[in-house]
Amino acid sequence: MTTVLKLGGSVVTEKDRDETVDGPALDRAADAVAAARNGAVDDLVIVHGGGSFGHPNAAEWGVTTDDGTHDPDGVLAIHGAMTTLNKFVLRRLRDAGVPAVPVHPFSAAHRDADADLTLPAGQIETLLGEGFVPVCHGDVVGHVGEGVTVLSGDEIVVDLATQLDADRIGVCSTVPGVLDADDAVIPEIETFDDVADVLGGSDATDVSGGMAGKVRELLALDAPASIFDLDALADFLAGERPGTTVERAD
Ligand SMILES: Nc1ncnc2c1ncn2[C@@H]1O[C@H](COP(=O)(O)OP(=O)(O)OP(=O)(O)O)[C@@H](O)[C@H]1O
Ligand SMILES: C=C(C)CCOP(=O)(O)O
Repeated sequence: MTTVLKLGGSVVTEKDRDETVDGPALDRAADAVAAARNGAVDDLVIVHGGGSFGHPNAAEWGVTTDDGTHDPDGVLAIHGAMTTLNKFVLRRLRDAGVPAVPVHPFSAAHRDADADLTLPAGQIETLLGEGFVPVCHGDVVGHVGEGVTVLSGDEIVVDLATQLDADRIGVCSTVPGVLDADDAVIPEIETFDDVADVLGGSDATDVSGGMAGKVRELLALDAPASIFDLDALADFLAGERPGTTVERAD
């Protein structure tokens, strides 16, 4: 059984303080992953977002998922921030005993002139088969006609989950699910229009669309995906569907 789990940048970092890891939250996430690897979860791919890493750099250089830069210093600033965060995430996972290894999308992925993404998954499949937990992250990628643009962790989740035919897809964020106008968790989302009125961006600098972008991405999946918070991560990894289930109505 293959699980693709996104650890939101807003969970593992302090989103309102530039380049600051949320150590206790990252430790909790790493411990939950380690416990699950000793139990129900075998093949696991982790993708993490940026939070206070990457997004501020991308905003500074005017780079989004659509608008790119040709300036190598901009590329290095954004990619560098994301690989720095990746090292922190890996360290905590390794400290918790998880066989985590890094995978950097910038080195392998690209977008064509229509912005369609090619993200090779052979490396990840091989690493999974060899017992590792690949840890991928939001990044910048070469983009025909744009230079480089941002590749969000949510896009990576959708692309990899499809290619790996993942059985379980989870997005761990700072909210217990997608919230309605009264801040109650919406248990199921089948179309974007159902929730367009309540979906906003992010509370912090976020170049990839916040919750609205997340739901839009997840609705592209054939399989159901769960959006939940850190309190529910262990439940998700144990096989439950906490928070909001996003599953497109066909
Ligand atoms: N209806 C909604 N329900 C829940 N959260 C919402 C809603 N509308 C907007 N949001 C915002 O979306 C945020 C989650 O999206 P965000 O992109 O920040 O998450 P993330 O994936 O954890 O972080 P990152 O993008 O840095 O990886 C919440 O913290 C909240 O501020
Ligand atoms: C800002 C960059 C480079 C990555 C964004 O990934 P996300 O936090 O998953 O949207």
